[in-house]
Amino acid sequence: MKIGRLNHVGVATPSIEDSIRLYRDFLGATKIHEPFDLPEQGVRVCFVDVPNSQIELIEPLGADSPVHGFLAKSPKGGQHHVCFEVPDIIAARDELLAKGATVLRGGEPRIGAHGVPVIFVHPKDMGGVLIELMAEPEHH
Ligand SMILES: CC[C@@H](C(=O)O)C(=O)SCCNC(=O)CCNC(=O)[C@H](O)C(C)(C)COP(=O)(O)OP(=O)(O)OC[C@H]1O[C@@H](n2cnc3c(N)ncnc32)[C@H](O)[C@@H]1OP(=O)(O)O
Ligand SMILES: [Co+2]
Repeated sequence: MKIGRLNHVGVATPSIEDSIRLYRDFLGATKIHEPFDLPEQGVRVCFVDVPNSQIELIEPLGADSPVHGFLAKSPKGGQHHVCFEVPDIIAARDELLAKGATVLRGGEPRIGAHGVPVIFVHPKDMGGVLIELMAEPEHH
C-alpha cells in the first residue's frame, strides 16, 4: 500500500461549540462546517477547513462512543487521530493485517464522515498514533 493525502486531523473535545470558538476566535478559521451526528460511529462531528486539510472536531455521542476512554484520560480533549487517504481501502486493510497490524472493529470498513469507507489502525502498532485510513473521495 502507499499512504496518500492527509485528509484530516481528528481532535477530541468535550464540547464542539467550545472548540469552534478556539479555532475561530484564536486561530482565525473562517470556514467552519455545520456540526452533525454520526450515531453509527458514536460521535458528533464538525469540520474546520484549513488551506491544505481539515480539522475534524469529534465529541462523544452515546454511551458506547469510542471517544469516552480518550476523554477520561484527557478531559479537556486533544489530538485524537490522523487520517490519510488510500486508493483501495480493502487492499490497504488486507496488507496491514498481513503485516500484523491490529485493524480495529474486525477490519470491517464503516462509512465515515465524508461518506466513504474508513478503517482504523490501533495506536499500539503505530507509535502511539491512532491512524484512520479512508477511501479517496471521487473528486480528487
Ligand atoms: C467521524 C467518523 C470518523 C471519520 O470519518 O473521520 C472518525 O474519525 S470517528 C473517530 C472516533 N472513532 C474511533 O476512534 C474508532 C476507532 N477507535 C477505537 O476503537 C478506540 O478509540 C481505541 C483506539 C481502540 C481506543 O480504545 P479505548 O477503549 O479508548 O482505549 P484502550 O484502553 O483500548 O487503549 C489502549 C491504549 O491506546 C491508547 N489510546 C487510546 N486512544 C488513543 C488515541 N486516540 N491516540 C493514541 N493513543 C490512544 C490508550 O491510552 C492506551 O494506552 P496505554 O494505557 O499505554 O495502554
Ligand atoms: Co476521522
